[in-house]
Amino acid sequence: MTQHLKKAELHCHIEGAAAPQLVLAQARKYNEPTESFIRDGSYIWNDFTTFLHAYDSASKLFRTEEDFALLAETYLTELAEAGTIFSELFVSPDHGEASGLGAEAYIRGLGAGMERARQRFGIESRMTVIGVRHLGAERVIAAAEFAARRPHPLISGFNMAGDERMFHVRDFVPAFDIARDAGLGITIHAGELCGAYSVRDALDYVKPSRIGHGVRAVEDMALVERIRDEGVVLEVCPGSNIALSVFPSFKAHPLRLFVDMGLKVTLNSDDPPFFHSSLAREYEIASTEMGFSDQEINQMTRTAIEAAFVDEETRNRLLQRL
Ligand SMILES: Nc1ncnc2[nH]cnc12
Ligand SMILES: [Zn+2]
Repeated sequence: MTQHLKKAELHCHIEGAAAPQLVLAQARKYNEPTESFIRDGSYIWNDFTTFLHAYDSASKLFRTEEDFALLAETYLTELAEAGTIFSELFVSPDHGEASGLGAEAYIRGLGAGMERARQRFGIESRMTVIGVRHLGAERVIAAAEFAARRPHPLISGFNMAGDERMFHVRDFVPAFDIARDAGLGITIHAGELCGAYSVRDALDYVKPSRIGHGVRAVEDMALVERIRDEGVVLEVCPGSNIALSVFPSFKAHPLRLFVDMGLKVTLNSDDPPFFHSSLAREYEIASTEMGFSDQEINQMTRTAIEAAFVDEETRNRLLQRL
């Protein structure tokens, strides 16, 4: 059992953390249909493209600052109740715009929910701004410029998510340069839908301190050794990888190999209710399905705090709590 272990999460999309029950309540509030993407209390999708459609549809049912405050507070409450002391939330200004309230109000609402959860449970959280890859370079640059303006004190990182198969990472170098020059932490989704080359390109062009997933680096052992040697931290999401058929089973997942080779890895839920998961379940999977000891899992939590996009005073305070 891992319920007693302290936890930390670096890779969770806040729109992807919206439970179907909460989305159904929002749909009743706005008198909107949900049959196209929710059935019997579960999201309907069968591949990455239809997953993104369900994700975008759920997100559009959060339309005010209070809606997003409720979303953030609800998710962070679940995390706190599972023993989580730190959470980085991936937030998407483009989804704030698509919901009609605008990026600034979207961020303000999320920040209010994060502060309420901190007051109630002591859970520390930060926001990493997402550029959506399949919207193209201009939109990702706009997201980076938005993040670089630091519209909220809890924004501390920049990331690119969305459809990894679209465009080439070199197209997004200007966006990452803007974010890096603004002092934001840099991570990027790579090696999830696309193979080892995608991870290698991310390292070469973006020089991130962390990579979202990165798990298909296992197709090229020299690349796995490079990740280890360069100390790049992998935000591993086992439940997501199995749900999206990146690997056929937990037994086939490379997390155990990565740990045995000395890579820095962390445990994450990505879009928990979409993948019938949660951070608590990811910790449980690591223990029961992948055979990690409590000590190995605690090291992954420590790695997450050490790689978190936070100031050193906050980092030290969090390490004390482990
Ligand atoms: N697993 C995932 N991969 C890429 N982009 C995403 N956006 C939300 N979840 C994602
Ligand atoms: Zn993700």
